[in-house]
Amino acid sequence: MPKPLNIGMIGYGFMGRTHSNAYRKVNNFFDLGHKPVLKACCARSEDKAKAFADQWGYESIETDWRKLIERKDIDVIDIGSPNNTHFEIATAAAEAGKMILCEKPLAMNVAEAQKMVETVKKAGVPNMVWFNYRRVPAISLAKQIVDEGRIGRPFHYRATYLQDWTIAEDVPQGGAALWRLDAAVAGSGVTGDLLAHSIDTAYWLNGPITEVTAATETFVKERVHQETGKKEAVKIDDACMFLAKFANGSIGTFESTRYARGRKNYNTFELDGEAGSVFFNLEDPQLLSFFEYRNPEGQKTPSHLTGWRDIHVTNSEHPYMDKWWVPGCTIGYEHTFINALADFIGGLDKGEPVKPDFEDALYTQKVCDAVLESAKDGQWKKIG
Ligand SMILES: NC(=O)C1=CN([C@@H]2O[C@H](COP(=O)(O)OP(=O)(O)OC[C@H]3O[C@@H](n4cnc5c(N)ncnc54)[C@H](OP(=O)(O)O)[C@@H]3O)[C@@H](O)[C@H]2O)C=CC1
Ligand SMILES: O=C1CO[C@H](CO)[C@@H](O)[C@@H]1O
Repeated sequence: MPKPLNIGMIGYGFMGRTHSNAYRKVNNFFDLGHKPVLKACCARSEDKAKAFADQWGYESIETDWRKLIERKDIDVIDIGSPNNTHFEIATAAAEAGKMILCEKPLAMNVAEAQKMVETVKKAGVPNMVWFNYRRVPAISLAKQIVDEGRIGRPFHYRATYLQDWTIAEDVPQGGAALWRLDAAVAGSGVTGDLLAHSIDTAYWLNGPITEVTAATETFVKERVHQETGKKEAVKIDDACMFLAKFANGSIGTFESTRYARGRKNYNTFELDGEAGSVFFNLEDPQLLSFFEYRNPEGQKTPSHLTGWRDIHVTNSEHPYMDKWWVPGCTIGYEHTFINALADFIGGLDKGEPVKPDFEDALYTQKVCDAVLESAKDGQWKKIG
């Protein structure tokens, strides 16, 4: 019989839904020693929190996250609220001895992220950051292919993360969902919102970045702010491109924008090495493209058989897939959160830490801050 794991979910928005869905389903598919119990959902709007709690089966609501943290019947604080709330909530939760699942980006800046890492370490509380794309089976398979030595010496890493939802000049800033355009709430634009994912994936697959040089652009300079009703300067980056040098000697390009007409959640990467290459596009999440030039035993693929192959990542031998449907049947976006939660609970069962944790997310924050610093003067910045 799994032990109860009492969840206090902060936020009923996009991530409130994906996480709640994961809590409800994870034990149906994974054999785990703990089972989430939806104890409380918390947000400032009482009506919306109540409606959300009724829809998803939370036992109670709170309208102040401090009260949620004080509660003795809560084991895990799940932070699914905007970026400017993560620091205060996470440090208070750690000091109260709660486990923490925090959304990305970990913090508004490195100073906050550093303090968050120190606080969870001192408190010794299990923690994880929802960089859910690591749990796309095709991306996990890319990691396996790298670890098996099928890429060989890496030369190039190429990441793009493109969307198009802020092109219209009359999209306001501030308020529900549009807080992403308000620097005071989001911290940064595409760098923290989208490239944080790309950096985390790159870190996992290709190791640490040592130096970056970047350019950013804000295409629409002023937008009406929903809270003041006035036009205010837009202080986030609408687009960001950076060059990176990796510790393993490879070089990388990263590009992100919310102005790529037609692109909705175009999150891609390619890693090119001496022995092979891999390519992934989140808009075709069940496919991993792999080119093999030489296998890890040193044998060259016969030239008449070389070519990019699209691996349909749905076999039970593929990462996570034995937990889902029969071979050939796909899974999608929501499952990445369920897979991530299963990893977290699996770690808890074994008493082992699970990645990516606050420390990994601090590293990503360091890259994001260095990128934004470099965009100011165009100079290369070392990752400290
Ligand atoms: N891993 C991933 O792929 C994704 C991660 N994210 C991250 O998740 C976080 C949330 O994003 P998203 O779900 O899209 O945001 P939404 O705007 O959809 O939802 C935010 C929620 O937070 C609540 N909230 C805001 N301020 C507070 C507060 N002070 N105390 C308690 N609740 C609060 C809001 O309710 P109310 O206003 O009533 O308080 C709302 O329910 C962000 O950090 C974002 O970067 C987002 C999308 C995907
Ligand atoms: O993965 C993601 C998809 O896009 C969202 C923005 O629209 C991001 O906030 C998020 O992290």
